[in-house]
Amino acid sequence: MTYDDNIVALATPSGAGAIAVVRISGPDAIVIADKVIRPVRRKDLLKQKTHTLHLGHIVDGEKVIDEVLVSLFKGPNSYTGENTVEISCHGSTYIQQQVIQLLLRTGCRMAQAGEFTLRAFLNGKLDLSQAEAVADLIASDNEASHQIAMQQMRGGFSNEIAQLRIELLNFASLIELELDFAEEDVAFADRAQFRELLDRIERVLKRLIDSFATGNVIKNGIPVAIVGEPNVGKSTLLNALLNEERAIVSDIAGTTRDTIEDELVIGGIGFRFIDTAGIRDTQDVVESIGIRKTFEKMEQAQVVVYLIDSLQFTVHNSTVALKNEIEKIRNQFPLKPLVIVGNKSDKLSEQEINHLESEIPGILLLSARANIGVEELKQTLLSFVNTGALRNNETIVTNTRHYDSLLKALEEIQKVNYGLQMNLPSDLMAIDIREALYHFGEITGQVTNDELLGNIFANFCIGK
Ligand SMILES: Nc1nc2c(c(=O)[nH]1)N(C=O)[C@@H](CNc1ccc(C(=O)N[C@@H](CCC(=O)O)C(=O)O)cc1)CN2
Ligand SMILES: Nc1nc2c(ncn2[C@@H]2O[C@H](COP(=O)(O)OP(=O)(O)OP(=O)(O)O)[C@@H](O)[C@H]2O)c(=O)[nH]1
Repeated sequence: MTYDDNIVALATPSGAGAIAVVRISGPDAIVIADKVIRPVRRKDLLKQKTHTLHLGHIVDGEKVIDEVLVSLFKGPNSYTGENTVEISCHGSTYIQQQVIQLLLRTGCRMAQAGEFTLRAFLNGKLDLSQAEAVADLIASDNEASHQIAMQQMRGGFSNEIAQLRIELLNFASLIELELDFAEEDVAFADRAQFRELLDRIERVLKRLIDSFATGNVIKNGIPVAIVGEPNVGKSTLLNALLNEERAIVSDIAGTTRDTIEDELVIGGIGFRFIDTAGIRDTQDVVESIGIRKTFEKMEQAQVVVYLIDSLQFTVHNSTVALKNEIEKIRNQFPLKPLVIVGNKSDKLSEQEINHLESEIPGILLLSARANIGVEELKQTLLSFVNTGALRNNETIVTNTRHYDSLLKALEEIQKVNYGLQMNLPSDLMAIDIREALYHFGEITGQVTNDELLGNIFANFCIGK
């Protein structure tokens, strides 16, 4: 598929900067650049080789807009697969506008979000999952998400899927060939070999599907709710975790009215902390809204940190109410990891520490204000995440679309496998194999439609 129009967009972020890069792609990219660029040395841009860099002036009629560097890429040897020119100008917003306006008047139109990468995909420069990885790569802000996006962009995931697809396709052809000889009852496809392949595909699909739990965590971070009565030190703990004065700390009970979210990276994994209003019963309308929100946040969270003020549970105080409260949360969210944290341990005697640790087994005592034991809490949080796949450099699925296709492919493969064991007629199996192939193709983009592409690329930035 080739386009006949030429697109232009700013490739660097909007706003002033040292240098701004304006990118043109399309059949006439170099011709258009030639009309507005006066090279300093080699006069004819059209005659220059691909992947060369030229100093010149960009001119609007007689007016010189800027001194620029121009990079030439000749299709199909470019990112998009088309002729591409990049103009690096001085990063003033005025110059950026003038250059883009000029190019729009000289035969370009404004690129849509993700259109350069869409063209790269349609020109076969990368497959769909690689194109999606480009967006993930740009969005990556920690080691884990970067590693996964990079691996996927370089084709790790696609290769795995493409390989299985080819092997399955070979069998599909053999099975379909049998259909042509239905009368004669011949079998071209070796059933034992086919069985082996289906089992192997099933194992790979299951591994990829399982990896999504990790992938999702890496991509979106783990939401952690910090809950507790007013004044136990939620805001102070959040600040200690984030090492910054983000939430408001005060002596007045119930000052954390709204939820504040902030992210922290521990061991390459993002944790999103949700500081919530307390869960104390109250008549105060504003606070009761806060309490409802707290339960909602616990619902959304993957891990709940239940924070108490240890000073309220020293030797002479009863822990019955506290144990009930913990029980209540455990019953409400039976599957959610719950960490009981006793704050203000800096004011506890050894005896009080022992008392609390025996009363509330597993309690983690720390002092948010004195920053004692906060690191231990971080490690506890990390222990809830399975990062094995990441360490072993295995393919990790992070994309919901891929996950859905993998689930559907697995379902079809299991049908085929069942059919094979039940000795079902080849024509029935052939249908299920085609379905499985279809879902493999969805991932890499052999199977696609305009709506799907629209959805994917609309989430890219303009200029990518
Ligand atoms: N200035 C600039 N930096 C950039 C990009 C870009 O387009 N421009 N990229 C993207 O946005 C990324 C780099 N990706 C690229 C991928 C392929 C080609 C390219 O020219 N490919 C040709 C030639 C390969 C070769 O020299 O052998 C090809 O595939 O045929 C360029 C950039 C990140 N940095
Ligand atoms: N001794 C001691 N005091 C602490 C510690 N952590 C917090 N505090 C104090 O406890 C009080 C309440 O702290 P906050 O962080 O505002 O408590 P909160 O739970 O967010 O309170 P609300 O906003 O009212 O829900 C403040 O005076 C803190 O200085 C600690 O580790 N040791």
